[in-house]
Amino acid sequence: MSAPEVVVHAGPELLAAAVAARLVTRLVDVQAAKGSASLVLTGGGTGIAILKQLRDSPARDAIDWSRLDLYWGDERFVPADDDERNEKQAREALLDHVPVDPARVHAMAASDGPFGDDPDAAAADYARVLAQRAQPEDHGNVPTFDVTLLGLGGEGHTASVFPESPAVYETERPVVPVRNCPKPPPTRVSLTLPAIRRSAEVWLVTTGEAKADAVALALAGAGEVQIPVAGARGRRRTLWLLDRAAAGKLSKVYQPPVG
Ligand SMILES: O=C1O[C@H](COP(=O)(O)O)[C@@H](O)[C@H](O)[C@H]1O
Repeated sequence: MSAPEVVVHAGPELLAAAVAARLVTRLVDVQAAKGSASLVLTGGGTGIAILKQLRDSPARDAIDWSRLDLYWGDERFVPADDDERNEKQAREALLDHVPVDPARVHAMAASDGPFGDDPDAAAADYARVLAQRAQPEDHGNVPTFDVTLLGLGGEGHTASVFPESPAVYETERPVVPVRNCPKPPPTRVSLTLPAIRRSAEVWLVTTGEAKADAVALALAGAGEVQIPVAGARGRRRTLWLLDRAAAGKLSKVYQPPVG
């Protein structure tokens, strides 16, 4: 597993623009090397701001959108047209504006979808989708995601893996239903930390002072049961992409120059 690297940008707009630019470069490089690429999307304010920056960037056309598999790290288990849904927000921010292959957009089921209001069935279905997409070289039932974008909460959750919740203790299943979330909406579906750790690169993206304690604790070596984002690591790279406010409580060890 890779050691965390930290990059700090001056503010939230610059962070979103810089991550969008970084994504273009990484996805183009992966497509050049392998033919296609995979990207796991996050919900949340910073994650959606990055997608909007990507939509508005002329460089977005360098990505071959038809050769990109898209997944989600977590989903709010609400009806498909609910504004809280991460998929809906991502479609409005970016996916409706670029020529993605609909067969390669792997969204988690909604609460009015084929499995009805049953998050266990929705989670099991997404695990099946991942298993179908995994290749022999992935050595397991989850594809090696090229880039996984993740946000985090002020209490340390990432995807919908919350501190001290059943999801954080999961060691077998790649996808779990999540109930009674402290942050609304209360029911969700989420990748687990073992599934996230199948990623080649994990990029933790966040902004604002409210995230500073969680960022500092995770990078100081907190345990993943208390601070789940501490357990989000990529096999090749773990990149923390922060604005100055989110980086405000980092120790000297993690005080890179601000760009
Ligand atoms: O509920 C969620 O929250 C987190 C963080 O969101 P933010 O708005 O505080 O940045 C996000 O990572 C997750 O995907 C989402 O479902």
